[in-house]
Amino acid sequence: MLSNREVCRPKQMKMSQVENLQYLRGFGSEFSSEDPRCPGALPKGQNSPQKCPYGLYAEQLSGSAFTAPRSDNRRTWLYRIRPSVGHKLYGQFPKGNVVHDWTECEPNPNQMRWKPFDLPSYGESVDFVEGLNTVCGAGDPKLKVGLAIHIYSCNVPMKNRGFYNADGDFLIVPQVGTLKITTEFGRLEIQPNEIVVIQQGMRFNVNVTGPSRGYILEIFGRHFVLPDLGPIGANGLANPRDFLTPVAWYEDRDEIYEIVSKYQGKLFVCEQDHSPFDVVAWHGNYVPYKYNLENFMVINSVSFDHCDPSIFTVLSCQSDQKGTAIADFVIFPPRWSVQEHTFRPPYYHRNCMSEFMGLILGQYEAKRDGFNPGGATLHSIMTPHGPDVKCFEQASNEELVPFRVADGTQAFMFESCLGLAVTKWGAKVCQKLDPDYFKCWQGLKKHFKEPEFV
Ligand SMILES: O=C(O)Cc1cc(O)ccc1O
Ligand SMILES: [Fe+2]
Repeated sequence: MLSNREVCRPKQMKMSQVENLQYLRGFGSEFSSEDPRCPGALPKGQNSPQKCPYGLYAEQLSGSAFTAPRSDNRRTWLYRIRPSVGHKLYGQFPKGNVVHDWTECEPNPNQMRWKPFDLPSYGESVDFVEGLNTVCGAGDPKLKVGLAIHIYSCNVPMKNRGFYNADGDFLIVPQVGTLKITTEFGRLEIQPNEIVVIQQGMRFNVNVTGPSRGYILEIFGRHFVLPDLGPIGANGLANPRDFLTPVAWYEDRDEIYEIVSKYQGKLFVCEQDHSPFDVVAWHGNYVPYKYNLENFMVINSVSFDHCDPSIFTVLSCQSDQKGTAIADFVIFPPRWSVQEHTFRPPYYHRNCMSEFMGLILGQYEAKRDGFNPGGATLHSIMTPHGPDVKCFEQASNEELVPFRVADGTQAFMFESCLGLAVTKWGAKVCQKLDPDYFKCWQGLKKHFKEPEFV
């Protein structure tokens, strides 16, 4: 565990954008934080005093069963101006394209590639919640097994609106635009090439200053962990100290707020007469966090052959089957490529897992054409895929000198042991599915030569 007192400002942030936001460092740590305007707001030595300091209410947010083993137990105590329960009735939220009906379309095993998803059009005002669109998924939030992949596309702040997901955790991968996120735990700012995880039940508000787009991996009923490192040793890949959690920050605003909830795959909304971001102090190990992908310590082959992409796993949500993920978040970061006598790009592949890929920046090494930032691909279970013709011919003939691969680029993969079903939005409504994708493999030549004397 890391010190929960260490406060930092990440190196890549520009001062003009950050309003001096501070963060706590560590992954899975026990943190505590008080808004400096109210020193001593955290009760001393107990969670539920008869009267809390400053007349605050105590509220526990549980991210695991009370009885989960200590290593998996997640909860935070929030000390807030009013408890969350003071809201009106929920009704349906009529906007957005969030679904969890995986039977909307017939199964389709074809390789799929989406052109960059649309940003809101000129003159349209769409906030983060209204701009959520489900592309594919599997499982059921009621059973707490499964996942959904969404694209968000928005251009205005959420104003007096807070959102929480009762179904699971959101791993948000911005691709265009900075997200200024206010949560019950404090404020975070996330730029493209950073990710943020906001876990089940945590209320948040997203402020954007222009057209913004990104990908969301939602996992139902479980949480992300750092992958085990095995023989890599105690350090490497995503290091715990690079995960950043906000410090407590509150607003005391008696105004009408809408609370939007994703519950059993649908959006609901209710009103309350005050801001939900009224937590003055908190302590616990169930928190939102962000991570800069630049900090990933890349490990790979320095001799020969192509490592499986699991070597680039940032975060994993494990299933009950040993070593098998409901969802892995894997990146393809800039690195040196040095393998000798090796076909260096990704190999041709058929997988018992589903592979959904997105592109944050630049180009993907196995396909330089047609897979563009803000777009996506899906290679379903056992559907063949791999380098396109151009990539194969080039990599089979190039001189194998050390070179930087993927400089200025960042592709990623959501890999899942579940079979993913594409929604109507993903297949039709978004109008981005590229019917020509399969053609990138059509020109793969026969190079086979039989020996002349057999
Ligand atoms: O492009 C893909 O399909 C992802 C991928 C990358 C890689 O380096 C090896 C296997 C693999 O599936
Ligand atoms: Fe693959």
